[in-house]
This record gives sequence, C-alpha cells and structure tokens, in this order.
Amino acid sequence: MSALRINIVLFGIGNVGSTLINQVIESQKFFLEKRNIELRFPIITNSTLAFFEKGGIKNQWEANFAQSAIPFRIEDIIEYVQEQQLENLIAVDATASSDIVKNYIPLIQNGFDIVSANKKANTLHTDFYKELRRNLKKFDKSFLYETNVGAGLPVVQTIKELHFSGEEITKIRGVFSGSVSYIFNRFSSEELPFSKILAEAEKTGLTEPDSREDLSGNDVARKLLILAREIEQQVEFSDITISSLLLPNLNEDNSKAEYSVNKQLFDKPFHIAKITQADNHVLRYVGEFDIKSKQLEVKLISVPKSSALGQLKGADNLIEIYTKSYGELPIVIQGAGAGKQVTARGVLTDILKVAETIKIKEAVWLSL
Ligand SMILES: NC(=O)C1=CN([C@@H]2O[C@H](COP(=O)(O)OP(=O)(O)OC[C@H]3O[C@@H](n4cnc5c(N)ncnc54)[C@H](O)[C@@H]3O)[C@@H](O)[C@H]2O)C=CC1
Ligand SMILES: N[C@@H](CC=O)C(=O)O
Repeated sequence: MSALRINIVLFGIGNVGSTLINQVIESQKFFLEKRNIELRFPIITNSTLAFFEKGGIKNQWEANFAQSAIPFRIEDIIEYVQEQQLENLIAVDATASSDIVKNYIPLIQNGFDIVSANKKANTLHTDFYKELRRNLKKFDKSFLYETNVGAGLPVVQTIKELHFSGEEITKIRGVFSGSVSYIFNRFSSEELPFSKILAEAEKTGLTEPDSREDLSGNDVARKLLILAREIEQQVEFSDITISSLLLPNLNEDNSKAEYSVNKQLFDKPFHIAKITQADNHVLRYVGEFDIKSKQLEVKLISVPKSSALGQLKGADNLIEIYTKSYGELPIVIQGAGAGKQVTARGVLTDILKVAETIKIKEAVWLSL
C-alpha cells in the first residue's frame, strides 16, 4: 500500500519550528517504514516570509529559506495548496502570535487540520473558543495542542481523558512554567544573579519569545485556563488572579529594548526574597485551580527544600491532578516542561495522531 503523504504548512521556524523540521527529516525513514506515513513541509514561514517547495523542503532548508523566501498573506498559502492540489493538509502553529490564530478558522474551512504549540487560540474569549470548535465539527477537522501545557508531557490528554470518563477533577495545581522553574531551580541552588539565569533561559529557548510573558504569570495563567476549559469550566483569562514577577519599573510598559538592557533590576528584589525565606526553603512559581470555588491563581511561594516542589530540577514541571477517585493522593505528572527538543517532539506526536485520523477516514472512504 502506498504511504499516506501529509503536507504540513509550518508557521514559525524559531526554536520549536526548526527543531520540528530537523526531527522530521531525521526520522523520515522511520515514519515511512513503521507508520507508512510520509511527512512533507511544502511551505514554511516566519512572521513575514514564506518559502514554497511543492515536493517538501530538504536538508538545506535554512539556506533555501534565506535565499528564496518571499512575503506572504494567508490567502497566498491557501491558493498555493489548492493550485498544487496538495492533500492531507496540517497547519502547524509554532509561533506565539495572536494574529496567526485569526487564520485558524479560514484554514479549517479550506481543508486544514491544526496542530498548535501556541496557546493563544485556546485562551481568547469563550466566543472564539466555541466558534473554532463549531468549525472543526462542521468541517470534520482536528485541532491538537498537547504542547500548550507541559510541553511534551501528557497533561492535556490526561485531563481530557479523566473528564471524558466522568471522573470528577477537584483541583489542579503545581509548577506549570518550564522557564520559570529553570530560573528558580538554579537561583535556589546557585549563587548567581537572577538576571544571569534569566538570560541563560532565554538563550536556551526555554522562555516565550518575550520572557515577560513568563515572568508576568500570563503564560502560567493561560495554561490554567486551557485546562479549566478542557473540563468544561466557563472561565475567562480575566478571572485568573495573577501575582506577577515583573517589577513596577520593569514590566510590559517598557519597550522590549529597555526590558532587555535593564534585567539586572530583578537582581536585588529577588536576592532579598531569597535570603528572607525560612531556613531550607526555596522559591517556586505555582498555578492552582480549585474547581469547587472556581478560583484560579498564579503566585510565588516559598516551600521546604525537601518537598516535592522544592526538589524540582532543570526546567521541570510538576502538575498534581486531584480527583474524586484518587482522593487525597493526586495523579502527578513531572518532567521537562519547556525546551525545543521535548516541545517539537510533542508537536510531532500530535501531527502523527492527526495523520492516523486521516488514515482512518481514508480507509472508511475507500470501503464505501
Ligand atoms: N520553547 C519552548 O520550550 C516551548 C514553546 N512553546 C510554544 O511554542 C511557540 C513557539 O515557541 P519558540 O519556538 O520558543 O519561539 P521562537 O521565538 O523561537 O519562534 C517563533 C517563530 O514564530 C515566528 N512568527 C511570529 N509571528 C508569526 C506570524 N504571525 N506568522 C508566522 N510566523 C510567525 C517567528 O518569526 C519565529 O520564527 C510559542 O507559542 C510557545 O509558547 C510551548 C511549549 C514549550
Ligand atoms: N515559556 C513556557 C514554554 C512552554 O509553554 C514555559 O516555560 O513553560
């Protein structure tokens, strides 16, 4: 039987997007042999330019992009896939853009399934959230976004399945930010200024494109909102109480350039927060959603070094899910919650899941 060819239009070729391309190129043979699936990228884009290659990009894609990418609008992309009669289309959003999300519905209406690492579509107003799902249903398309929470960790899926089975989830809490986890895990155990560790988190690709999204608590709040909506709670972003880590004189009101050069302003307040804790305590930035009281909160806490949260390493997330059946002892999901390799692998898993769904639909069509 001939392989199922999947055509991926990739928006965003930064940390996650470029790693995804390289992972696919590396494992191409494996997918063909084991899954009978061929993954191609006929279009890749950054925020302003797109590179078109009908047969799919090859190893030297970065040089080709630099040489031949051209300005694009979403209409150009839709027109191109139609003209070239490309089938089995998946749009992959590896941006943090709010603009790109406006294209999801037109893409779905033009035959695309969607896979997204970008949290924006799931955290806009409920009206958009519902409209998106109405379109998915109408056009029989999938939208997968496991990497929206916990990067490659199976958090969304676990919550979804617990809810699907009728399990009553009572509380979800823990460390949801990989980048802030990395910052505080190092800040607690090493004698380094906060700003230096922040700069290293940015350089390694652990933070959002603008790390103020992490330090403001918005990124954690988005994750709480995404999980809350998975269990059909009617909540908006504005319902979340967020205690920001940004400073009155260094926050979203500053330009990106001012923020970049003034990060050492973080050093003194965080040093004070560190040394004024009780003995053997460390700082952790946590999110909590209490379902009964409908309270969603993001805050900085000080915990004993010996506790589960206190022992986190690297960019670990630790997410506790309390449910009726599990009682006082929660389900715990722990592991790297940020990083380009784990996140790209999570996106790739979603792509393969969509491909399997397409395969099943094709088989049904063929049997008719
Ligand atoms: N880096 C990580 O560890 C994780 C990232 N994510 C999510 O993955 C997404 C991407 O993160 P990174 O790759 O780290 O960011 P990045 O800043 O390295 O890359 C972002 C890319 O998106 C492109 N872009 C921006 N606006 C665009 C637009 N309107 N249309 C097309 N392309 C556009 C940029 O040019 C760039 O190529 C974010 O939404 C982030 O929250 C999720 C889990 C973990
Ligand atoms: N900035 C985010 C990336 C993943 O969502 C984080 O650190 O958790």
